[in-house]
This record gives sequence, C-alpha cells and structure tokens, in this order.
Amino acid sequence: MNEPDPTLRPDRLPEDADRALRPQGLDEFVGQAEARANLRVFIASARMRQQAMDHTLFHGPPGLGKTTLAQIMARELGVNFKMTSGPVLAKAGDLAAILTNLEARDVLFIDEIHRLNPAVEEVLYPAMEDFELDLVIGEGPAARTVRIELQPFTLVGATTRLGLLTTPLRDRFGIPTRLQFYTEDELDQIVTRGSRLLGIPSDPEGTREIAKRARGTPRIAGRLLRRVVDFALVEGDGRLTREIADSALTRLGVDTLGLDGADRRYMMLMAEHYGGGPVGVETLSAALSESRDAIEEVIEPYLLQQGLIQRTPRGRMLGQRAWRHMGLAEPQTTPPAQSDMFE
Ligand SMILES: Nc1ncnc2c1ncn2[C@@H]1O[C@H](COP(=O)(O)OP(=O)(O)OP(=O)(O)O)[C@@H](O)[C@H]1O
Ligand SMILES: [Mg+2]
Repeated sequence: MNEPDPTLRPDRLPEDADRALRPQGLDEFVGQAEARANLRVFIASARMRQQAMDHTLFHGPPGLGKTTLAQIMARELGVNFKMTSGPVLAKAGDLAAILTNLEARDVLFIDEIHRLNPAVEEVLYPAMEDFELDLVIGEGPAARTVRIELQPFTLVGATTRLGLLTTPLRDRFGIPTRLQFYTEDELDQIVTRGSRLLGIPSDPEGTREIAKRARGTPRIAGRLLRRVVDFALVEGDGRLTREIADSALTRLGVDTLGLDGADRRYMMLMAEHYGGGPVGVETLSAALSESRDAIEEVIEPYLLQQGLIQRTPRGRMLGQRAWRHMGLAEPQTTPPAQSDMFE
C-alpha cells in the first residue's frame, strides 16, 4: 500500500530534468518582472521592424536564468540560437567563423563574456556596431585588413561579473539587464511547476519549504526539488510534503535560510577568527581554500542580499543577522568607523 508507484521512480524521471524544467517562453518564465516586461516590448518591436533586436547583456549571480532568457529571446524572435562562451573563443578567427555563419537576425549567445581574450573582443566591436568584420591577413608590413559584411544579428552576452567587462564592450550593449534574486513566492511557483512537470504530487507547504531554502536561485530550487523528490519516493509515499522537504534539506546540509556548508564556513571563519571583520577577500580566500572568484560570484551576493554580511572599504563584515543566525553573541566592541551605523 505504501509502495511507491513504480512509474514515479527517480530513474524514470526525464533524462535531462534540468532541460525539462527550463521555461520555453516568456510567459512560462517566472519572476524578473521588470526585465521580462522590457524584453517583451523590445522583442515585439524588433519583430514589427523585422530587424535584429538590439544587443542585450544579462548580468547577475549564477543560476538566475541568463542562459534561459537568451534562449527564450531567440525563440520569441523566431530566429536561430547559437551559443558559445568567452573562454572557448581563443582566437579572433574562432569568433569570425561563428559570425560569418550567422543568418540574418540570429541570436548569438556568449556566456562568460567577461572572459573574452582582448584580441577576440577587438573583432567584436565593429561586428556589434556596424555588422562588419575587420580581419587582418598576414603579418608585418605585408599585413592588410579585409572587411567582411555580416548579417545583422543580436549579441546576447551573459556575465556574473559586470565589473570585469571592459567599458567599450559594455557600452555596445543597447539593453543591459540585471537579474535579481527571486522572491520566495516566485521560487514557490517555480518549484510547484517543477513538481508538476516531474509528475510528483505536492503540498503547498512542501513546495514552500523548498522555495524558502533555495537561496533566491531557480537553479538551486530545481536541484533541491529533485533531491527532495528522491527522498519522497524512497522514504515517503511519493508526495512532496513539508516534513519530507524539511528532513531532506536538513540532511543535505541546507539550513533554514537556505545556506549551505560553504556559506556557513565563510560566516563561521569571520566570526571565530576575525571577530566579525573587517576581513579582506584575499584573506578569506586563502583561509577557506576557495577561489576569490567563487567567493565574490557565488557565496557573497546572496549573503549581501540577505544582510548577513556587509562590504566596507576595509573588507567584509558580519551583519547582526549573521550572528543571530549562527547563535553566537556579537562582540560588543564596535570599531569607530561603524559607530554611525545603527544597531
Ligand atoms: N524564471 C525561471 N523560472 C523557472 N526556471 C528557471 C527560471 N530561471 C532559471 N530557471 C531554471 O534554473 C536553471 C538555471 O538557469 P540558467 O542556466 O538560465 O541560469 P544562468 O543565469 O545562465 O546561470 P549561470 O550564470 O550559472 O550560467 C535552469 O535549469 C532553468 O530551467
Ligand atoms: Mg548560464
């Protein structure tokens, strides 16, 4: 009677559950209301004018839907989607080959665009601005430039590090769009939709528990949902309940704020070794054996958004909320520079 329905076994879940959960159109895409409303207008306008949509840059922490939105743009524009990434484009010729193969109005998506090699970036400027390619043929005094006309296209760039983009590149995007962390309600909708797509019955309190602990990030919500479903099938009766979600997430080391082991290690280090800061990011990176990039791109944005840490000119500081969350007493000696901050 309590045997799980065999058709719901985890190994019968869609092969690529990540792809299965990916929204296909703007209407299915939850959250980012402002970005979505603007994109809807720009897409409709480009279609009416029958022109390539303006170049678009998505920036924000990982897993918030940059790649998904780029794919949706191509689909809604009714054009091809070509995808590459900054580190993959080693030589100017690599990019030239891709650009010359684009059809009119196609979307070219370059992920991690802050990691473009400068020589490749040079090629991108005239391509973005005038749909032209200036290729240097030969070397030394015999070198000459040939100009190749390109089809008008839309470049969609994505980056987790806006600050690392060069100004000339950044300025060539007509539509810069910052993606925000999702609210609990939005994540709840995403989880509810996900469990429906996976064929798993869910209680509202069950999906809510995952939403609360998804770190504001749809990719994490999807991953946690799949793990909770595993527990629901194997240890429960196949239903996503609050109890199952809570016990599964706790066993996975995801706490009530959605923080994981890396987040807690970061906060505990600051509390126990640096009295709550200020601490420089290089120091934290060395002590945690985490790359500076991982700290700045993955760990810190959510802690900052949650008011668990602050960034000051002298380094990172733990916020009051972090001390409370860790169940530790905040040291009483407030450094003078912080004395104008209210308790
Ligand atoms: N608004 C949304 N609604 C539902 N699911 C979403 C939404 N945004 C993202 N997702 C899901 O979250 C996952 C991550 O999205 P995506 O790959 O687009 O993130 P990203 O911003 O490109 O991340 P990265 O910076 O790591 O490349 C995907 O599986 C996608 O289906
Ligand atoms: Mg991506």
